[in-house]
Amino acid sequence: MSAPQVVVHRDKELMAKAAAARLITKIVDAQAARGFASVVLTGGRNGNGLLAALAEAPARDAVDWSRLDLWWGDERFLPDGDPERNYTQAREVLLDSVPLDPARVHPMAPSDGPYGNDADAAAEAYAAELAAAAGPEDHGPVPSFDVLLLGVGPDTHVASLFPELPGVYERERTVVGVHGAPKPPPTRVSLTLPAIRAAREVWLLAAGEDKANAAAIALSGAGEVQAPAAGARGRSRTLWLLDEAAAAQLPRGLYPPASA
Ligand SMILES: O=C(O)[C@H](O)[C@@H](O)[C@H](O)[C@H](O)COP(=O)(O)O
Repeated sequence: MSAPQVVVHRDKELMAKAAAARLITKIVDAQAARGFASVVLTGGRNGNGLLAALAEAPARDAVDWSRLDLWWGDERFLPDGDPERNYTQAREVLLDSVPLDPARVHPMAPSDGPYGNDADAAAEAYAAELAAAAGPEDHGPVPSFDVLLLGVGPDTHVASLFPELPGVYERERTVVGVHGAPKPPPTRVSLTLPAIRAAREVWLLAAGEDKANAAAIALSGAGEVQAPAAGARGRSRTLWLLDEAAAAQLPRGLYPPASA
């Protein structure tokens, strides 16, 4: 597992644009090397901000959208088409305007889908879908995603893994149903930390002063049960992409300070 690296941008707009540019390059490189790329999307304003910046980036046409696998790190367990669903929001900001191959797009099931209102069954089905996509070269029942994106909550949650709730303790299953989440809606489906750690690169996005404490805690050696973001690591790279407000409380020495 890789140690976190921190990159600080002036504000959240610049952070989103720079992350979008970084992601385009990553996808293009992976497609050139292996023929396809795989990215795990996140919910939340920062993840959507990145997708919106990607939609506007002129270089987006360098991506072969038909050879991109898309997965989700978590989902708010709501009916299909609900405006609060992470899948709905990602479609609106980017996915509906690029020529993806529908067979490569893997949303988590909605609460009115094949598993009805059973988030645990939806989680199990998603775990099976991930396992079916994993090959012998992967490290277990999850594909080696090129980039897994995560927003960070003010309480240090990532995906739908909240401090001290059962999901963050999970060591075996790759996807779990989440009940009683403190961030609405209470019922969710989430990748677990072992699944997140199957990614080659994990990028955590946080902007705004309400994230400063979370970033400082997660980057100061906190345990993953109390601070799930601390346990989100990529196999070859862990990148924290912050704006200055979210970086305001980081311990000294974690990134080069701005020149005076
Ligand atoms: O479904 C969700 O809400 C998420 O995936 C969640 O983990 C989110 O990424 C963080 O809460 C950060 O959200 P913001 O970027 O909006 O602060």
